[in-house]
Amino acid sequence: MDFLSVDSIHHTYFSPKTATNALANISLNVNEGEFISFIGPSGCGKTTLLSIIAGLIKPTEGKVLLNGRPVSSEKNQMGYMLQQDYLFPWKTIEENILLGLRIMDSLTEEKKTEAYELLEELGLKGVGASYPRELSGGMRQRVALIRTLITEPKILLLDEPFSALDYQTKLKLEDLIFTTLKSLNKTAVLVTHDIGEAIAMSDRIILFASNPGRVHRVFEVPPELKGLKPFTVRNHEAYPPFFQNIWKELENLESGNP
Ligand SMILES: Nc1ncnc2c1ncn2[C@@H]1O[C@H](COP(=O)(O)OP(=O)(O)OP(=O)(O)O)[C@@H](O)[C@H]1O
Repeated sequence: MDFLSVDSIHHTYFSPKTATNALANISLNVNEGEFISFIGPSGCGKTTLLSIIAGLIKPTEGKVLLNGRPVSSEKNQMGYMLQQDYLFPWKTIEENILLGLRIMDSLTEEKKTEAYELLEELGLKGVGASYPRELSGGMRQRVALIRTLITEPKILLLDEPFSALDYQTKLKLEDLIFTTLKSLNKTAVLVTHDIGEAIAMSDRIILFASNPGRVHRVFEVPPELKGLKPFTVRNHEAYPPFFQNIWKELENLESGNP
């Protein structure tokens, strides 16, 4: 049985005057521990599909199954990480990380210890009592990742989590997040506009076309690049030709060529 199964999804946004056909006939399967990325032109439905996978939007047609059962936004199956960290400025880093567990009434001493272990692993030792304003953007995104991981989601949904960061911080964070997710064997879906980032982090890349949003092509990342750290991938000889392949396909799409 597939771990995550997206089955014949169609989605239309209706407003009093218009109907936007955002997604048409999307089907894909994701294995446990796999990392996949969604890329494609602006407006091709990447975020809509991520929200449907999260169980936040009910699709007009089709279904999303996790281990054969419909996904639910309430059962804490999915962890979301977004472009902005959305940390509460009036709460300390520790309080921000543990808030979700507190709300779910599942905060334990073990979880608190785990939070501090994760802070240390991600290079944030000693910031538990600090406030978000005292941390850099890259540090806050690491806190956001810990806040997501601490609730033990089955799948991580990453919606352009690095796009607000400077280039150097983004490269460092890619490495750190990749290593952390792989060590936990987490399944992840990343939405990005950065082809390099998609190649560096994924096992598989789904290229979407727009109007309506649909799967245009699926690229399997070359085996020699898989499992390498993102920074190493970007410097590997197999990287440029693979990048070119995807780039050309994306350009064709945007210029309207088949
Ligand atoms: N809440 C909404 N109501 C109506 N239309 C929407 C809504 N959200 C998205 N859309 C439309 O659905 C289509 C897909 O949007 P979506 O944000 O999913 O695309 P995207 O690929 O994530 O875009 P981008 O790369 O620019 O972030 C677009 O035409 C968009 O205008």
